[in-house]
Amino acid sequence: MTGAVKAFGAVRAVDGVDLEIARGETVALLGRNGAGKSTALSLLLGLDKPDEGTVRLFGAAPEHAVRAGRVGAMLQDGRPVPRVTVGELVGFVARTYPAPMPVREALALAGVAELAGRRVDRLSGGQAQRVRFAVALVGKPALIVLDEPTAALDVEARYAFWDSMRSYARHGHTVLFSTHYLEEADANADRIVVVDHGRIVADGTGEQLRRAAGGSLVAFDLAGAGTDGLSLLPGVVSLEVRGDRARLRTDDPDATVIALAERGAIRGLEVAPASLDDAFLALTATDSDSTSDSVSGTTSAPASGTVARPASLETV
Ligand SMILES: Nc1ncnc2c1ncn2[C@@H]1O[C@H](COP(=O)(O)OP(=O)(O)OP(=O)(O)O)[C@@H](O)[C@H]1O
Repeated sequence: MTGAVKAFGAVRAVDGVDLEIARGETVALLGRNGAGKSTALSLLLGLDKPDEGTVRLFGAAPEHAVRAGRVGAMLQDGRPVPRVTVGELVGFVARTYPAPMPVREALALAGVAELAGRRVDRLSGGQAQRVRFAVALVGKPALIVLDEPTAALDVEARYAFWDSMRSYARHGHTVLFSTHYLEEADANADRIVVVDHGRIVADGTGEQLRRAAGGSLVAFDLAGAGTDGLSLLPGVVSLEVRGDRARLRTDDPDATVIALAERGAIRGLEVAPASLDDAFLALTATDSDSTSDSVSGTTSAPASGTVARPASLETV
């Protein structure tokens, strides 16, 4: 995607996205509700046209790749076709692709082999979701696009789903999935693209995102001392105060701790790597979040790296 923009009235659902995905990559599109993930996927699949910019799949217009059977997709909505069985539906889709896998294999991979004879309009939410996965897989497409694939799945089905997805990716296929779940993105993608307000705010591995958002957390008891100057200590990206405990996010924990020691402020000291949650919240901190920061006594300073906005730990 190059400079892709898609607006709905005043909402710029996709707001100038440049994104290139190489063959064989497994990429997570991570963002909160309404971040623009589904709209970006619709543009990519040619279901919607960008207002500005260009979208190309395998070097041509998306429709081209879709028609050639190079793409399989599992979207969030889509009403079940009435009266057909799971086996019939997946078999029908298989016949629209040039070199599909056997229907049995797709049903087994998606964990719905035992539902082959069941009508698709008589499935539970999680079962329907898994059938959609079988539909996406059966054509053995080079690219598979999954919009929040585990949304309706229970824990066991979720594990089974990611196992199947990873084995599909291992065969050299490209996988692009959207999710709200940081852990899923971290555990199953080579690369995480964080989307917020229609824009890409970070792009890298889980580890890179953690580092970009401020590598470590340093917490200590204030023991009645003030917080003046804490956010100016070396390495400090943001300061959060809860009760008598201060939490500093820092990209140089050694320097921060030495400076704290010089202030005599190391009671109950705790140093830990920032979690992916911290990184995500910092990367997607909104203006309204910053307002709540000042209400709750937190100050923040701009972070380095790929962080585009003042980062904050305080968004929950
Ligand atoms: N057809 C539409 N008409 C009007 N507004 C839309 C339409 N589709 C999406 N939007 C708006 O565009 C923004 C992005 O929506 P989108 O569905 O792409 O987000 P998302 O990241 O997929 O969200 P979620 O995680 O909740 O599925 C939202 O503000 C949404 O309300």
